[in-house]
Amino acid sequence: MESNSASASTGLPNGSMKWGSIPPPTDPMATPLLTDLYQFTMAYSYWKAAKHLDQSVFDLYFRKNPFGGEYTVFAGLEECIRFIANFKLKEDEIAFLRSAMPTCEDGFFEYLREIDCSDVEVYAIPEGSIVFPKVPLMRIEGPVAVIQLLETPFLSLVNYASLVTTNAARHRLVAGQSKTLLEFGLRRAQGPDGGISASRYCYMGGFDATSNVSAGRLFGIPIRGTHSHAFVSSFMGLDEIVGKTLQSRDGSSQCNDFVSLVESWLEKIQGLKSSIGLYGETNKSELAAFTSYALAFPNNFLALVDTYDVMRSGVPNFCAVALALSDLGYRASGIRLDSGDLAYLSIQSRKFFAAVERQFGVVGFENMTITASNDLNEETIDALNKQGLEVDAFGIGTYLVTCYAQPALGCVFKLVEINGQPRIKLSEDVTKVSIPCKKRCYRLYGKEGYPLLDIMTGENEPAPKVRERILCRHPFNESKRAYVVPQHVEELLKCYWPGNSSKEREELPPIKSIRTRCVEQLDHMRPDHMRRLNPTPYKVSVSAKLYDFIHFLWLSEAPVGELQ
Ligand SMILES: Nc1ncnc2c1ncn2[C@@H]1O[C@H](COP(=O)(O)OP(=O)(O)OP(=O)(O)O)[C@@H](O)[C@H]1O
Ligand SMILES: O=P(O)(O)OC[C@H]1O[C@H](OP(=O)(O)OP(=O)(O)O)[C@H](O)[C@@H]1O
Ligand SMILES: O=C(O)c1cccnc1
Ligand SMILES: [Mg+2]
Repeated sequence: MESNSASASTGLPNGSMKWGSIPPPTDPMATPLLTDLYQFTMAYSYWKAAKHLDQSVFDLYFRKNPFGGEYTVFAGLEECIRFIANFKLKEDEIAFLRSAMPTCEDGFFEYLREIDCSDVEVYAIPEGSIVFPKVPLMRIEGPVAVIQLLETPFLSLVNYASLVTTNAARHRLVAGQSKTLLEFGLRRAQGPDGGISASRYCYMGGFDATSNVSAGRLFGIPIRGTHSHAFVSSFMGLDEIVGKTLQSRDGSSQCNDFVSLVESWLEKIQGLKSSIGLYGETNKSELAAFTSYALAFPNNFLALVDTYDVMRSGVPNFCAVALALSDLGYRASGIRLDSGDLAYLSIQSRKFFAAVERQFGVVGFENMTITASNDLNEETIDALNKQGLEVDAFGIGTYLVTCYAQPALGCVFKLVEINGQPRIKLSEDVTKVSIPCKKRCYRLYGKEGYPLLDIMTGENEPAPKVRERILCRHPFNESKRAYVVPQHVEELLKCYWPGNSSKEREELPPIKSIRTRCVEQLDHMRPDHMRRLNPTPYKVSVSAKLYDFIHFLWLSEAPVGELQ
């Protein structure tokens, strides 16, 4: 057994082992104390029994796909690696534990002072991959007392991350590739950390941008935004606007009274009544707000048009300002709709833009970007799409980031082997029986290029081979089995943390590459696994040898009942 005193053996500070420095977790609250008390009580008990260095293998996996779907996206790996790379209890943390566990012997706290994760090895499926129930997302090996201390932090770093990434991916699939998806959830997320994680992982799951400035800075995610109703209603009239001058886009001329230019365009638009519907006066305070915003952001003018009345006021006011900008060489960005029938209003708005383009010859005016928001979720987006809406971008908050349709992913962390001995957790509920042994996991691809199934084998079994028939068995249901002749075999678990072993370590890729992996994998799944209604389950199997072993161990561990 290797020594358990970590950086003592490397002589380097934590996180700076031989493969270079790995930054600490994004959330400074993710420290070794961010765990459940029982991890420390178990660690003490292992230590008392001189069992703490027993070599253990744990699997981190989930049992059921979320949101009624048949797939999940794995996220949170980088944060787990950052966590273990920097795992070291500080003196004040040890002092707290000493006060919280007053009956524990001093030697235990000396032991805690020494530990880090240099004797730990972590194998994982790459972040952003599509994953399935029962297959380990991560396999964690090392001294049992240390590994148990990782259980709760790892689950906390993976569960929500994977859930919200999956939710984002589902929203992307229902919206379609052509729509821009904006995450607007910070104000509704479960606190600051929930909001930051949501922005990061929604981007990973296929969103295009976030309104969250801090997430933009931390992760390099594009940030985007419009403006709120408060901005519109804060204006009382056009006479509030003091600075009225606006340079043309190319700097060759200057308009000294942009407000009058806007008003003259509004009059012209009102002359169009007959072709694009009847309306009286538009709301002048709204016009003032739009004009003011355009003066501030002539290159990026976007207006929230539903504060008073979308078709009678918001859209014509927007068009007047956009046309005035166009006179000076600027191209307005578009509108946001945040209430009412989003399909109907988007279609009407598009018609209005088309009429303006036709009437005034402003090329491209019809294609103005229309963003919709307001309590959107998979169902509403699906319904809207079926109605043939004219929306280019969706801004989505509450339902996305709170994972309203399913608030938790049940990832678990189970012991599968100790000191080379396979272990099993039995349950009345067969879906909760763990799959023992240190395993290897493979994805087998078929003739059409789609993944056919995932298969788990014992660690020392030969890997499935391309064009060689292999029997794949349901882990618990004897009658469910199939031969597969794979055209391509992908080993899923890769080494992301070799500890002090000499194994190669996988690089942690940048967020953009993780996002690309996710989007591409979603795109390459068989469509019937991905559909929203009654999707076909993706098969997760075990080798014939592992099947036999699971059932042998099950029988040897389950007590035989006696009836009288
Ligand atoms: N054409 C449509 N088809 C299906 N759902 C829609 C359609 N248009 C809007 N929705 C959804 O219907 C719901 C309307 O919600 P609600 O009645 O609270 O909003 P509202 O009255 O339009 O706006 P607010 O109360 O914010 O002024 C939202 O979830 C929205 O996304
Ligand atoms: O609707 P969501 O998916 O959560 O998206 C975020 C919402 O946040 C803003 O609303 P705001 O906070 O102004 O509240 P309101 O729309 O409920 O009035 C925005 O106008 C969106 O409607
Ligand atoms: O920029 C926006 O339009 C925005 C941002 C957060 C929430 N709702 C809207
Ligand atoms: Mg709203």
